[in-house]
Amino acid sequence: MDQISKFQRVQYPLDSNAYKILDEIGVGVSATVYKAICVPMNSTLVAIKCIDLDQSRSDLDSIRRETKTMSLLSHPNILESHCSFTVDRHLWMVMPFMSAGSLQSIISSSFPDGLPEPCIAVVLKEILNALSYLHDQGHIHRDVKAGNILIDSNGKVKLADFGVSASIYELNTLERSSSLSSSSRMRLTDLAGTPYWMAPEVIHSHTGYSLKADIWSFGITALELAHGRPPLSHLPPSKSLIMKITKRFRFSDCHDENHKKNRKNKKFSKAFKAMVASCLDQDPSKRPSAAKLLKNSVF
Ligand SMILES: Nc1ncnc2c1ncn2[C@@H]1O[C@H](COP(=O)(O)OP(=O)(O)OP(=O)(O)O)[C@@H](O)[C@H]1O
Repeated sequence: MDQISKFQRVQYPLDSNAYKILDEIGVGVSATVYKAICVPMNSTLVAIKCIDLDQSRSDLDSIRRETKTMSLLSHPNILESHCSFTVDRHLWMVMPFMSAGSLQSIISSSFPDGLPEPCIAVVLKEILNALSYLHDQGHIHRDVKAGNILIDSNGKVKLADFGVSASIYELNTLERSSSLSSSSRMRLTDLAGTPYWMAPEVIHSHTGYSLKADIWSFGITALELAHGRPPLSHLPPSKSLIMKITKRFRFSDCHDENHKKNRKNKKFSKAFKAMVASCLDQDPSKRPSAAKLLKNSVF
């Protein structure tokens, strides 16, 4: 496995007979993910995302986006796709197997009240490296959350799930905005992501949004890791969206509420709280970039 991963683009076989399915890992909206081995490659462990093309007929764009984005990007903190091919009416996407699963599953099984600050900082730094690279390439992930952060057997942290990601250079879903800087001249207007992690300007999508929407979701993910669940998750998703756009969601309320509950075992530094608060500024232009966050003393 290590031997193979040293070589950047090893050609994995585009033939389903080369893979032996071992277990089902999980089921998403229109895909099932399996643990498998690639027999001709020393039985290397892989994960295969099996997408039913009939069931997701209306969403072929997102499948195309996910496979294209994953094959073009190359960064140690971004889950790559080894290859993809069709098998009957299914698309098989072959990826590295991330044996420890998602951070969300680790938290819900072993740390329901959240992780300690030093652990959170280690993981979030890796995610910031991924976001900084993605944003430099003009990509917005649009679904940053603990459920999309995967960990492998060596503790490597990777950002996954590019099904709703977008490029700020693709014009079809974007509007031009001359007042923005050159790196974010395009603004997205479609609603994408998961409600509790969604930035207010994404919900108000007619006004447009850009890379800083990921920074909001990154801030919510920090709170999710700190407290075991994202803020407002006790409310139905639609109500959480309303709270955000009516500005009734404030960082201080959320942190204080959780802090009181866990006063004994939860201590977060001032620097950590200030870092999260800066990501959750209602004004996207005031949120720091991923590159700037990497210089924060928390990391
Ligand atoms: N490369 C991988 N290695 C190990 N587990 C993975 C891998 N990719 C996905 N998984 C796991 O498989 C399960 C299904 O993932 P998938 O991305 O298809 O769906 P989802 O994120 O649950 O839902 P959605 O369809 O909304 O994206 C999740 O539990 C995810 O953590």
